Amino acid sequence: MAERNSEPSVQERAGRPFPVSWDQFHRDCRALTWRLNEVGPFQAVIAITRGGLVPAAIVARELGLRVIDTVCVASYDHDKQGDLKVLKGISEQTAKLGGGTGKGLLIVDDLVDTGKTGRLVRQLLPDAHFATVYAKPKGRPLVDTYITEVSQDTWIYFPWDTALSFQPPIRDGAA
Ligand SMILES: O=P(O)(O)OC[C@H]1O[C@H](OP(=O)(O)OP(=O)(O)O)[C@H](O)[C@@H]1O
Ligand SMILES: O=c1[nH]c(=O)c2nc[nH]c2[nH]1
Ligand SMILES: [Mg+2]
Repeated sequence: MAERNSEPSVQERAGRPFPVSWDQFHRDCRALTWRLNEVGPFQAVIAITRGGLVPAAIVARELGLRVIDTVCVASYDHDKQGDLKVLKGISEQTAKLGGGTGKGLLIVDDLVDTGKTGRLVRQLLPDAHFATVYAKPKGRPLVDTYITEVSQDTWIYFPWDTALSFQPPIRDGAA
């Protein structure tokens, strides 16, 4: 849509790049699990797709959990935020584990930004524990446990969305 293309994207508004390597992400997920280990036990992990799948796998491994479900949502088309769509909810079996309200369930996502996604999932499972690896200020109040806060004008580049590339020297104007 031409109208949408003329507006600055969320990423363009978020001026500061924050690239995260696989190593860093793994370390941050392990740090998150240390905190979650104090809060549990949990019956199951629910990943908010797609970004939550990677931290959910790491957290589930560290907590010894083997029941993993998904809430499939879509809101950003790359870096443009559109209407939030729930493409799939949790299974009946997982819902039963959480007594219908999500008690004892652990929801995992890679980050909260505006909090739109988190708010929706919290409405579906109000008693679940919601954990993210990164949090921006607008979304932070929705999260029960997170590891690193970044400013609202930061754009996080996850390792599954990026590849190594040449960077000009800082002296020549690199960010
Ligand atoms: O707090 P919000 O402003 O809602 O933004 C956070 C959400 O945005 C990203 O997902 P996205 O919708 O881009 O889908 P993806 O996980 O499939 O990349 C991210 O993984 C979070 O789920
Ligand atoms: O890769 C991403 N980085 C971000 O900072 C972000 N915020 C919302 N959605 C996002 N996706
Ligand atoms: Mg996501």
